[in-house]
Amino acid sequence: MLRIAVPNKGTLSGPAAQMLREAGYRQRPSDRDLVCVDADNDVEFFYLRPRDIATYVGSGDLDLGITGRDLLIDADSGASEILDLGFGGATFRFAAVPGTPEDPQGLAGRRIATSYATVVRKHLADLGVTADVIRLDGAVENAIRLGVADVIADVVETGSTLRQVGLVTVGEPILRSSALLIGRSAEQPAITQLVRRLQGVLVARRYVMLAYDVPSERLPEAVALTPGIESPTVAPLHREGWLAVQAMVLRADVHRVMDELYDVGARAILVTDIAASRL
Ligand SMILES: Nc1ncnc2c1ncn2[C@@H]1O[C@H](COP(=O)(O)OP(=O)(O)OP(=O)(O)O)[C@@H](O)[C@H]1O
Ligand SMILES: O=P(O)(O)OC[C@H]1O[C@H](OP(=O)(O)OP(=O)(O)O)[C@H](O)[C@@H]1O
Ligand SMILES: [Mg+2]
Repeated sequence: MLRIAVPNKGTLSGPAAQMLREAGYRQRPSDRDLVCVDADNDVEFFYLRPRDIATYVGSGDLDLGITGRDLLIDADSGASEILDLGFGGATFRFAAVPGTPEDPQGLAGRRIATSYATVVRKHLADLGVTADVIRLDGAVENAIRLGVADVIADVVETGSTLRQVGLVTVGEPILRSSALLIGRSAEQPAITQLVRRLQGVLVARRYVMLAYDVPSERLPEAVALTPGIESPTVAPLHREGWLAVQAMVLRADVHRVMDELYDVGARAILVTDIAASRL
């Protein structure tokens, strides 16, 4: 039975469970449950703090886990990225009071507060900068006002927490994080199947199915707008001189593509969601 770690709380928890449900797995009925067995799929889910997930997976006590790239790097546990799950996007960056130098060398000798001490130490080592890293559990934005640190390094998504406390980002992001499926190897057939299911959800989220009718002589222009993934399906309509076309289109592009199809003479242009997929 595959044993998989899923965040029990925090930003990644809801979207991770939702994605697993869409991939056909049973998830815990109550968010207080710590374990959920999916006997039909031969998988057992363990709900853990996202910060601990890479540790369990790195040690081999669990086969796979869902956690953030920043937390994976911070754990330095030997687990590695198998698949980017496309949610939980955030940057990890330095912040300080306005006017702090943007140049990384300006960090030398400073006190830097963070909950991600390993990420920050590795980054400073890469920059060749020596600074004092102070590890705090959370709410690190307060550390500057309270005189504990000169700079912080933390997760920034919308930036509203920084604005609230009057801090600004310093320099380029240290890293860009998102939720990942992590493991030690992706070789096992059971893992390959789970990865394929999750990839199926990613495709179903990114694409829609577009269907339309088009006069036969305009087919080349229409197909150029909707090349699909392999190639579009083209079928004759009962009405002479018209064809029906079906193709997958990026959700983000679909309204522009529909406008352009209309301009080349396509009609009855219909969009449907894809619930699941295997490409
Ligand atoms: N806006 C955000 N705030 C915090 N973490 C975020 C955000 N967006 C994405 N993440 C990611 O979520 C993970 C942090 O998980 P964590 O358990 O700390 O969640 P949390 O929302 O901060 O919950 P809590 O602080 O209550 O523990 C990191 O991988 C981080 O990059
Ligand atoms: O850029 P924003 O959209 O404001 O999001 C980033 C903030 O959210 C997280 O805090 P969280 O609520 O998780 O508290 P924590 O610092 O205790 O983890 C993170 O640590 C930042 O403080
Ligand atoms: Mg947090």
